[in-house]
Amino acid sequence: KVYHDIRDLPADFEQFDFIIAGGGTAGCVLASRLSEERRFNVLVIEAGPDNIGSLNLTIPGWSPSGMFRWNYTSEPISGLNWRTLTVVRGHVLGGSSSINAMVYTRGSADDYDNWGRVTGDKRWSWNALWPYILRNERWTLPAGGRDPSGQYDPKVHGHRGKVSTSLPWSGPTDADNRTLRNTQLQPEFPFALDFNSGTFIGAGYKQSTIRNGERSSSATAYLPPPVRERPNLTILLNTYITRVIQTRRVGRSPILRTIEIAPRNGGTPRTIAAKKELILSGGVIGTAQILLNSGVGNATELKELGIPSVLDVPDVGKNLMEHVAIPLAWTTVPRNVTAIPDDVSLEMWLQNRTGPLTERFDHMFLFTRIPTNSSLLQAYKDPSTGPRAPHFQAGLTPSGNQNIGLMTPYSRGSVKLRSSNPFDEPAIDLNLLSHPFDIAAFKEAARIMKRWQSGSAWDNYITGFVGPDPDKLSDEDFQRIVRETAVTFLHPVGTARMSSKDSKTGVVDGELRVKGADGIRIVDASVFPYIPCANTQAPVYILAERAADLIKEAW
Ligand SMILES: Cc1cc2nc3c(=O)[nH]c(=O)nc-3n(C[C@H](O)[C@H](O)[C@H](O)COP(=O)(O)OP(=O)(O)OC[C@H]3O[C@@H](n4cnc5c(N)ncnc54)[C@H](O)[C@@H]3O)c2cc1C
Repeated sequence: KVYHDIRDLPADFEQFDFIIAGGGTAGCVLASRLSEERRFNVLVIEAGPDNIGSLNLTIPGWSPSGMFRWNYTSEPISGLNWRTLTVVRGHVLGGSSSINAMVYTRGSADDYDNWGRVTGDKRWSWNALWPYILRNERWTLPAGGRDPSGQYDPKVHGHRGKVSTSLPWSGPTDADNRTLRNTQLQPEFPFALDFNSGTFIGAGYKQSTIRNGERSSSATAYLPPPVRERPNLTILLNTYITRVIQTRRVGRSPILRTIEIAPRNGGTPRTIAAKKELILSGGVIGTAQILLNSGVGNATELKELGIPSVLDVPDVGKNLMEHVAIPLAWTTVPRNVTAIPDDVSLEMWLQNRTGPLTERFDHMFLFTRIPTNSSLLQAYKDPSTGPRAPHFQAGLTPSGNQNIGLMTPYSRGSVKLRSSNPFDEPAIDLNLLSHPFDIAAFKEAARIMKRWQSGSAWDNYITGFVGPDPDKLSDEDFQRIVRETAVTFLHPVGTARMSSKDSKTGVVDGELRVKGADGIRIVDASVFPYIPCANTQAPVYILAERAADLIKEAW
């Protein structure tokens, strides 16, 4: 059953085994998987509205905005010359998967093996996670049904899972064909048949969470109408989770299974207790904010705000990691490309789910590593999780301009509260480019892209490098331009990171239980101990699928 307003809830609304706080990417997976078990009664609570009925959330070429987004403003970022950035997150059922750019990359096998190392639990490694990697995915043909053979590896995909993935509707462009030729001519840049194989250094085709020309989100894939009709599943929308309330203690551990909720824009709160577990899935910002509002965090910092400490976990809200990117520009020969007009594009989409609106951005990406003999890797310990993990990701746009992102940043930011009012926007310090490695890495990035664009495959296409060019500019000027132009990939993670059971740092253990508390787990991107070297939604799906099994096994 779906409730759109907390005030419609019946008075006896108390009988849930599991309460999932946040109906986002991870939250919808859990709601769906846990309610597969008839013996569990499941409630999922989401601050935003329903995903059903909005073309904005369905057409891949459109960017959902307005009520579907949290638009936080970051703290001024010293590494970006004190600029602020908008930190966008999904505010709708399906969370960020309902509004994101749909790129589907799982990351490197080394990223997951590192989760296993950090937690001391090898079940988080790439090989052990393989069933969950496949379970979330349903590989499909591109919109329009063209043959994508040779552009992906069917062996590494799930074909019977939930979230649909596909290659773009349109066939290879001139730029795509040149990209392929470049991979044959330049040994430094091999062809990567499939970015989701765990080993994916090189150039290859982008995959997206799109099915038959429509966005496939956690909400559409895991909570379609038949699942919503399950008698043991309740979805509560437009409802804000203010805090978790401690009921009792078992020994020294507080029991944190009760939640306080209120209408989205404020009003009389009420509480609901889970019989078995409360699962926080509010995302990298929301989960940290809910914990801090509940008195779970750094006790000294909370005391300064007048919030009584329930559990002193200094790492809550710390360790925020984000991919940072800069634009690099080239000049190209003028090309005669006739774009399909907007009205025709919409008509194509409405008629038969084909056309440019079935896809977003570039067809191809380049993932690269800093050369091992680079002085940068002599000066700093390599921050990547292993040799299969790229340092950079670049979208290969036909315009010749490339946005290149650092996938292995050293810089760490934080989420803190501004006051004891749970409705106040938290202070998000992205703290990008605060570590000298990160800024120096962009010199390497620009040089790699210069080598890529200088391949003979780009003859009669690329005519010159506009910059910023680290080989022509002074150190100071190069850095200034990087700091003035850097943006993010909107992939923040890590504010409630996993660590081994006996480690004094971190927020959750390998079973995703909040350390030192009883009755509460966290399942979302906040628990990632390190940022994956790829886009972050696929890792969230993998995490949530495994978490669902962990929870089922526990009960
Ligand atoms: C604009 C954008 C583009 C992106 N593009 C890509 C991409 O192309 N590919 C990719 O892989 N990744 C992309 N990402 C990142 C990716 O989508 C996220 O990392 C991932 O979806 C996060 O999942 P999550 O479950 O941790 O959090 P979310 O999906 O954000 O879910 C958190 C949910 O909790 C709810 N919530 C939070 N606080 C409260 C509260 N107090 N009360 C009630 N509910 C609350 C939120 O409304 C939200 O629905 C993008 C993200 C954005 C925002």
